[in-house]
Amino acid sequence: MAETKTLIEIPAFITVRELAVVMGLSPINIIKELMANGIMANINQQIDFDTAAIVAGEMGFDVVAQQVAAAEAVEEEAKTGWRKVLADESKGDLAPRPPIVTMLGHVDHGKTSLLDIIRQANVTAGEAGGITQHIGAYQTVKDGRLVTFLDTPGHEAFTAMRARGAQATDIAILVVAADDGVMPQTREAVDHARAAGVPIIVALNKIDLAGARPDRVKQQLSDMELVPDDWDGDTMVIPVSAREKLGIDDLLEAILLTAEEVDPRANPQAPASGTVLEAKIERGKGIMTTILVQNGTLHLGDTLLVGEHHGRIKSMFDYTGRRVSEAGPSMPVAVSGLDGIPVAGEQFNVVDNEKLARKMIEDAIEEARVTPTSRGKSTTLDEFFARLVEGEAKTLNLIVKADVQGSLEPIVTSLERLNGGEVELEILRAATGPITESDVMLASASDAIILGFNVEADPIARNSAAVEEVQIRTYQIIYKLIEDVERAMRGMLAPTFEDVVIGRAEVRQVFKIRNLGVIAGSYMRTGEARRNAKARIIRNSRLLHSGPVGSLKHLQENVREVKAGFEFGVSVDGWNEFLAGDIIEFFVTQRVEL
Ligand SMILES: Nc1nc2c(ncn2[C@@H]2O[C@H](COP(=O)(O)OP(=O)(O)OP(=O)(O)O)[C@@H](O)[C@H]2O)c(=O)[nH]1
Repeated sequence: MAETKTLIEIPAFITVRELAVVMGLSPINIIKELMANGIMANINQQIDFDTAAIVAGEMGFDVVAQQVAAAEAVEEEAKTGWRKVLADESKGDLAPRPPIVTMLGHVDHGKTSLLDIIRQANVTAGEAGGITQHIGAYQTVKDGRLVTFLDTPGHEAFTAMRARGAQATDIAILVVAADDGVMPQTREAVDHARAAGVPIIVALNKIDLAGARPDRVKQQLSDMELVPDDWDGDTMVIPVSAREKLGIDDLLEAILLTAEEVDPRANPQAPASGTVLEAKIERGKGIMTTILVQNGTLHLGDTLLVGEHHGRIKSMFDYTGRRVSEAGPSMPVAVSGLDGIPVAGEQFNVVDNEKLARKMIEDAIEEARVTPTSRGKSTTLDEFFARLVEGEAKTLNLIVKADVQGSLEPIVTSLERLNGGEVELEILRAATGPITESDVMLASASDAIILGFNVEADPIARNSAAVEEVQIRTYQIIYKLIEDVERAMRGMLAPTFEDVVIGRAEVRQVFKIRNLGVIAGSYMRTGEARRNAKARIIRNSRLLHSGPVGSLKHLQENVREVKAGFEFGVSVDGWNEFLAGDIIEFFVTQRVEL
């Protein structure tokens, strides 16, 4: 492949999809290139800088590392889950944006009532006659600052979106009814918010009720390590009543305070990208899709690409139903123009034109055909192991379900004892009862493995586990469970590598070339030579040198591989003493399966 010199900047980690965007190429080409280098990666998988640089280098790009400042910004944003969207942005372009808030909590504790009260209280009368549309999200103003609320409450929606790759929440409001206290779904909601790395504010609702017992709830919260700030902890617990409209301002203030810490940012100048919140067919309007812009600014007439759907935006409305012509970061809008109904949680991007959109869809379909597992990004113990070896994973996320508390506790204690090494074990949820769909969605969204002890998955969970490609392992013996995890972790810590010879060549002629050093004009006898391989120089059965391949050329052009039967030129780092008749053995280092 001829070298052209397009310079690109790559951050420390980048997904295949993002790399494709940076390089202006189809992801499928990058996946193929990765495969040629022995790396199996799907479109959503992250690869590190070195891997990306090798692949991009071989595809004719000059690569530089993104500046540290930008990397830090990305690192910082990663905490709030925005890395995916912001990987390509440099810090200077990032401007503050409104925080995006989701309500979580147990059924009937008042999520919808609170969302309604906040929505009504802050719609400017006069704007579209104060009529609000339910488009899946709305915005409200507090002290001159905008806050975006996602209108589909509940951790099921929250995590289903995460499982689709969307991280559309900066702050979670955990709604707990002051009379009922912490209930099973309250705990689940906390697990989900924590797994997403989203800060939690507690709305202690229904304080108007005679049966309200705020102190008891605070105790329960403390037991879950959500210690209220008035008890010297870090969790803001705001007493509210949706019915009596009490404490709503305090809640909004708490959101603004938390937003200051989170400091959500985006680049308003970029082409828009974000998440689909909902989509439906509306009479007279056709397919209306509510999207949340997470980065960039969306304009009327932009071409949207969402999964396998695309289209130019014909009309755009804000949550009050008013027509708008553009939408910046954190703004939810309903748009028409897509040629199909996308799924909530899917990511959208703006692309240059419809032709390109169609091409990208075709490529994505082809990619799905080539690597059928690409949709699922979940983990099996074996895959986790492989990712860890690649340096991509350092934490093994687990969800543990057991039949009774008496077995759950020793399992959790033993698992926690495994911690302390390089690999961290994170138990996202430990609970009794069968494995449910909620467990599967949490696992899917968090790349976790589900371990069941004396419990099975219910049929719905089993079905979604198959769809989401989540691994469920069930056990009847505790030590077997612990042993499996331990073995995986130990393997992770001490991977064994082996050199595998991929080809042999014979040196025929030696050239000294200015600027390039010494090139061995060679003939590939068996196997193949690869640009990213290492080489051993052997003379009379004696090993003289071993080092990485410096350059690989066929007919003056840089190539990434040479097959048996061809002549080619090669340089080897650190070696200038080739002689005709030397044998060059090409090898790669591979992990040995245990
Ligand atoms: N007394 C009192 N009742 C409330 C308050 N907030 C909500 N409720 C009542 O609690 C019930 C449940 O409220 P919702 O807002 O539907 O609760 P939710 O959490 O959204 O429930 P799901 O959508 O079913 O998960 C309703 O009957 C509300 O009227 C409150 O502050 N005080």
